[in-house]
Amino acid sequence: MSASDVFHLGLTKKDLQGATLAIVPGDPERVEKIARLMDNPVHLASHREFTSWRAELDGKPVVVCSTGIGGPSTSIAVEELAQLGVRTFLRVGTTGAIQPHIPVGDILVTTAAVRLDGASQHFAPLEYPAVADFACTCALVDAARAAGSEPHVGVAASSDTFYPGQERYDTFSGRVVRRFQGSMAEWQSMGVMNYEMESATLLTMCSSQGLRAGMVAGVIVNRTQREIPDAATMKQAESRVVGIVVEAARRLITP
Ligand SMILES: O=P(O)(O)O[C@H]1O[C@H](CO)[C@@H](O)[C@H]1O
Ligand SMILES: O=c1cc[nH]c(=O)[nH]1
Repeated sequence: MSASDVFHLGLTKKDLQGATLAIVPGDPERVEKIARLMDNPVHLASHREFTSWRAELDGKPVVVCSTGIGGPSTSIAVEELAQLGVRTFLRVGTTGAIQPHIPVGDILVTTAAVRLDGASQHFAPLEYPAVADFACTCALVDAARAAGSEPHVGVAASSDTFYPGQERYDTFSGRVVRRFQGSMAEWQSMGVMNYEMESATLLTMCSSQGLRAGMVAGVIVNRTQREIPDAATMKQAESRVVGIVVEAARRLITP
């Protein structure tokens, strides 16, 4: 294994070639697809859930690094990328909509997250909001519009768990602890758009430490209609949202 400047990612400062913006999907398999939408894509490292590529936009370096699922691994990826000089993070994910009017395939831009995670509390107390950076949010909205998708812009519920925290009863136990019983209806009544699993940690740790972060997601399932997404629709939603995050990155690094 080659020498690394950080504990987990297997990356050096030199690998990043001065990149200050990172695109951070959850899924390691999404990393190469994103890097290949840019110029000169290069694989840098793959360790555990963290796969990293570097590429260029308008001649400027951008790093793409997966976070894995959930807050704890996201906090590691973001911390180590920040140690290597990254200051702007764009998360691109898949998500489950909870509002009946949001169809599968639509694009969501997250302005803030309900903090149903644990990791964000290691960075700031619960009173502190998990809020996205305004410039990142504007770039994501503009990029979605430029791609012909009018995004839904608003609040996500960001949960440590995929099953109980997102009030799923289709588990082997069929049980959800009292804390989360009825929680989906409550979030719906407050206009929360969707469930995902990393934005609470990402937005809290970035906002509270002087880093910029934004979040865009493709809807792969609508929880008011069904629980299991269709594979073809999932692929379509993913390919649409990765194009949008790359265009947003271009807008953020080119003055
Ligand atoms: O598609 P990604 O980026 O992994 O995002 C979503 O998908 C995973 C759950 O299936 C969670 O990580 C959730 O946030
Ligand atoms: O319902 C969903 C779909 C994707 N990711 C989530 O976290 N929840």
